[in-house]
Amino acid sequence: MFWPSSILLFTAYIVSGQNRSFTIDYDNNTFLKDGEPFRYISGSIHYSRIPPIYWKDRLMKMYVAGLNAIQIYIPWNFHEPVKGVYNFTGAHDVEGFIKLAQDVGLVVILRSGPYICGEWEFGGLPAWMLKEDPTIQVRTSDPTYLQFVGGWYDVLYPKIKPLLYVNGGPIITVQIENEYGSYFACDYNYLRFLREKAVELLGTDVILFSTDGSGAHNLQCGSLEGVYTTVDFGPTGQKCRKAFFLQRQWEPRGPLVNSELYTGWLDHWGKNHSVTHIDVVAKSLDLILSMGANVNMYMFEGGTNFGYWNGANYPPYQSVPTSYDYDAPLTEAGDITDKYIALRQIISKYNPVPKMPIPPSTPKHAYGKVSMVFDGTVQDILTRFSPPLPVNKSQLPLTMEQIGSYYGYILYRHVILVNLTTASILSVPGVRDRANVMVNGRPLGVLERGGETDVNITGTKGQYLDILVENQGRIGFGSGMLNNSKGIISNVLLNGSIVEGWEIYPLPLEDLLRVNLSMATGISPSIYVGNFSFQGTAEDTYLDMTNFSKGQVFINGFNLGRYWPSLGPQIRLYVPKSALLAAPSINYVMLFETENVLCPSKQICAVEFMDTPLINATVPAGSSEEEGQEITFLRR
Ligand SMILES: CCCC/N=C1\SC[C@@H]2[C@H](O)[C@H](O)[C@@H](O)CN12
Repeated sequence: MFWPSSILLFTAYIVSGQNRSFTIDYDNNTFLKDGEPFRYISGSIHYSRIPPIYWKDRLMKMYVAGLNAIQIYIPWNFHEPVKGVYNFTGAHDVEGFIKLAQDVGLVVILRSGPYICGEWEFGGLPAWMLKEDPTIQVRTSDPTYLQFVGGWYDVLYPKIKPLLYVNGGPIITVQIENEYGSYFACDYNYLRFLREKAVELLGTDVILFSTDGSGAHNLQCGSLEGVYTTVDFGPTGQKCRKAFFLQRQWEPRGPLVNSELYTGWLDHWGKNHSVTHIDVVAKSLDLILSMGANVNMYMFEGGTNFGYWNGANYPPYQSVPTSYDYDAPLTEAGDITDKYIALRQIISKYNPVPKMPIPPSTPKHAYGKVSMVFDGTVQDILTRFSPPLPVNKSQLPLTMEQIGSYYGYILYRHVILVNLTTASILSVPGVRDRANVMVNGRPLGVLERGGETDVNITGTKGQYLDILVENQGRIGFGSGMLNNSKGIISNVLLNGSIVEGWEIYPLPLEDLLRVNLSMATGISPSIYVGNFSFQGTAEDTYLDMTNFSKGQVFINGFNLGRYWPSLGPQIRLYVPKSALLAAPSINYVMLFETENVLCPSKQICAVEFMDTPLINATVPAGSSEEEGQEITFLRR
């Protein structure tokens, strides 16, 4: 029986005057919940990666697995994608998600950043900071950065405070930063700012903690007085004793905590899908629980990087796919796995698991093939946006941030000044991250950061040189976070001379009106459209992109994510039923294909909705080669 959060919160509020507390008992090395020993068995789930219609489904499955806690991130950029414009509704309703967790019977471990890593775009940091100050030193006591962080917490923490356990909510602990000891800056003044902001706005009745990899240097730079030190480590068997021994160097007394026991691992485009054997995870969980330690399994439910929200790692630059399945106990679609069953069995040795039946996996439906009709090239669509695209004119290329377009794609146009009768070398060393080069819509080559950044071009005076650039995801880990601008970040050269005179177009594809240029010609990066309808209620499905190469897919205006089946390992995209419309509505599919259509007819090519996932295709041999030295020029 799940009590609505309003009743629970009210009840808890009434009770709150009677010792509702969550504290640390240093004498007995345990947490105390309302004065009673409490050991959490937690799982990570990211609300920003789960369709809201499935939040309760996933939380219930985690509860039935025997978890008594969940661990969540709050991605700052998910809530403030544009400076001063906040979103806490729908998929962004973090308060609603936290209350739902309480309804289900779970307490919440909150990791409120400002940096969260998590293979999320820019580790959760908003890209608009790079517009405000391109030299900003993120994750340090840089005054500009701290001003932005302080402003964010002035908005966020007043929403969080009523949800603290002491105030009747489920939030038992709050994390400061994220694996800060792995960052080069080691700036204690920054950590002190975050601690004091949390105390100022949340009060002193909540446990603040830090998480760091289990290395002495990590803990040295990631730990702070007044913030409880925890460690994270993978399913490393007996090595967990070493990790906890290290934690004891910083916390001689108090609960042992592994804040991230990896149940699987992240993927990168061009690398084979990561898997972690069930037995390896189960044995490690068993050992940790046998030691009386607290544990959070990262991830318990991975989910999806919808839209452009995936992050990247560096060096070399490697972006993360749309699927964040993580080989977790619950699949990207929330399905029960053998790993789920095995871990539930381990947990049951230490905590009674709920006697209720395990909720079933959701039904999947194969809606079949949908013909996608060529509907216009990227050149055709420039006039088809609502509101109309702003044209940014500049002598030298501007970055995405400089024109206030932070995610997805951007088009740089230069009118060729002289006839290029012989092949001329176009160099774009500052491409961030991948570019399609065209002259008058004719594709001439693809450029990649850390890879090929030169291309031979020909053309005549007056023709358009177009460079379509994709932001494949801002780096979310390590020093690569410091120069995370996107678009073209340095000068473009033609036969060694700087190219001047650019028109720069953002491409907010979700604002694209129906193009209806099906009689258009051309094969450059293009729009393909298709539609289908179905009887009955919508069900989850998987969109197979085999016949296309690389791009972005939108269903009924919902930005489903990136596809790149020509590279892999992900071939099919998870489509939650909430993206679909049952008859009599018609479902519209739109693709922005930047490479090649693999169908015999370039005009008509099908995608297929199937009932099984495919995220572990073998990547093309050699496609995961290390990239060359990355060149980052400063602008002229
Ligand atoms: C050796 C690289 C350590 C970087 N830390 C990682 S990679 C996967 C996970 C998630 O990003 C998680 O958000 C990090 O806290 C820890 N971690």
